[in-house]
Amino acid sequence: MIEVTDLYKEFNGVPVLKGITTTFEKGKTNMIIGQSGSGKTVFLKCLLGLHKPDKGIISFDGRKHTELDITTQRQLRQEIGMVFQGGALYDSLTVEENIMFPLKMFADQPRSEMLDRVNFVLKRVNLNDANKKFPAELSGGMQKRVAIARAIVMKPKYLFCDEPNSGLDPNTATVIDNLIQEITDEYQIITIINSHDMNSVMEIGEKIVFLKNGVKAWEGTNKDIFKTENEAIVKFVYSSNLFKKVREAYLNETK
Ligand SMILES: Nc1ncnc2c1ncn2[C@@H]1O[C@H](COP(=O)(O)OP(=O)(O)OP(=O)(O)O)[C@@H](O)[C@H]1O
Repeated sequence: MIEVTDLYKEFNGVPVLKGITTTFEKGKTNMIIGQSGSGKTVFLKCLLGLHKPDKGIISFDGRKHTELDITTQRQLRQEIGMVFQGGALYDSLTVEENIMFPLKMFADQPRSEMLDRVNFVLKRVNLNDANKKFPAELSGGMQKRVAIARAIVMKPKYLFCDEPNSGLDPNTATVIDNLIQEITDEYQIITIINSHDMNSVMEIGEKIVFLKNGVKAWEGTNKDIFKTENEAIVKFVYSSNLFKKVREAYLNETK
């Protein structure tokens, strides 16, 4: 479990995260949502260790990352897989080389074993025969699959995804969402997704943390969203007419 307790972060005296407390469980797709500027990226960067919190505790399965020595911090870093917005693949490397990159950096294995692992994860994301292709030769959805394969190649305990389906059409976005959820469940990873996409939230948000002005304004599951009376989340989610209608239909059905 990742436990976040009373997390504060400010920049030049301006508070951005104002005392966030929450938990993220194993085997669950957790989503951080909120308006632009609400602090989602800063929160994710604090979890990743890219920002140092001014106050508060972040604990990875009992390991408080403020108290870890350099070696343990490095070990923890290797347990985190990351899917960046836009994929962030190396254009000049083939799919196979992109995925093998973290193994070459961190794993002390013969090349044949690394290749076996690369082929395994490529198969897992349903990308066969793409080994020798370059990112530019792939569709956006295929590039996201490669990014997911690279993120899981080191068998991470934690998977962080920043807007994993930005730029994808709705169908492909749903396929990518479902793939992330399946992998999370199958390998019992703690997945945390930073997202703007309400379709994704409704599809795979097993736990949702809603940030507003750096404060946790609401948390719950995608099913709770239909029932909640919390004004902040209702206003955020149901600014879309489509979701307003879905909610009305759900509430009528369950009356
Ligand atoms: N390195 C930084 N230095 C100063 N201010 C920062 C820094 N990083 C973020 N901020 C500020 O923190 C606030 C929250 O930013 P953040 O990027 O976390 O928002 P967000 O919710 O991820 O927004 P978006 O959905 O647009 O990506 C913003 O006001 C931003 O200007």
